[in-house]
Amino acid sequence: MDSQQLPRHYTPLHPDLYTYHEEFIEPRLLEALREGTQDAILSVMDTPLFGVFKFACLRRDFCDRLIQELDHLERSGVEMARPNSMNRYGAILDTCGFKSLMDEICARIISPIADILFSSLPSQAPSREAEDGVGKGKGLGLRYHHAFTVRYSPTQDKKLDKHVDNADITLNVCLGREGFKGGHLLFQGCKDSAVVRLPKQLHRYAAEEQEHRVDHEIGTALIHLGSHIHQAVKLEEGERINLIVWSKTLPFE
Ligand SMILES: O=C(O)CCC(=O)C(=O)O
Ligand SMILES: [Fe+2]
Repeated sequence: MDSQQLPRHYTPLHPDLYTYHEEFIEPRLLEALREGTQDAILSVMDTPLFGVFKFACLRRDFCDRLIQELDHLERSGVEMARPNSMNRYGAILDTCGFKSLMDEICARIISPIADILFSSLPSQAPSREAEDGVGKGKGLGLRYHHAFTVRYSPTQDKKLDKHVDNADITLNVCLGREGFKGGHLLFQGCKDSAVVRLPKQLHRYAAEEQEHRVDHEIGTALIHLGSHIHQAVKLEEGERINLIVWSKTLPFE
């Protein structure tokens, strides 16, 4: 646990959550990661639209317990840094005890998946290795992360306007809460026309008029380019809490 990040008086509700355990992750995803091939990873992915992948990621009891811990942190009066100017009710996880958990999730889950699914980034010229075959190179080198939660409810933020992320790659996992209605994402092409290598094909992302709807499901992750334009539509009922991890090859400014 990064106990130095938490005040001494704070007693965690679920102390095990602050350290990475494989039991947090969906077994089929772990199996695919152990195999480590493009076929194995693609076999646990849906592609709701080009460049956005959706997969069962976090186990349900982990999602429930993480929400309980975050509620407990808020109730205990621990100062929580808010994620960014767009989200006023979530919390930056790297600064409230969860840095080592997030580092492990990035190293073990996000980086290997991104290396296989996005073998070059718009900011990088496609490498010779990438042209020879997906996943053969040294990887994207996603070394920097910013992990936070976003929260929506009828009395808090209800939606998120159209934007791109300050990230090369974004992971977005729905944590709960059970019974929320509305709040799906709309994707709409990329900010800059960009060439990105995706499995078996080279795709040129371009500004696109058409919007593609992607629903959130608890425990399910989306992974996409940070430059993919997206928005969260209005939450109609309940509360939606998602874990967002922005990853970059270069440090955050
Ligand atoms: O509400 C969501 O699921 C998306 C949040 C998001 O796009 C962001 O925080 O960058
Ligand atoms: Fe975003």
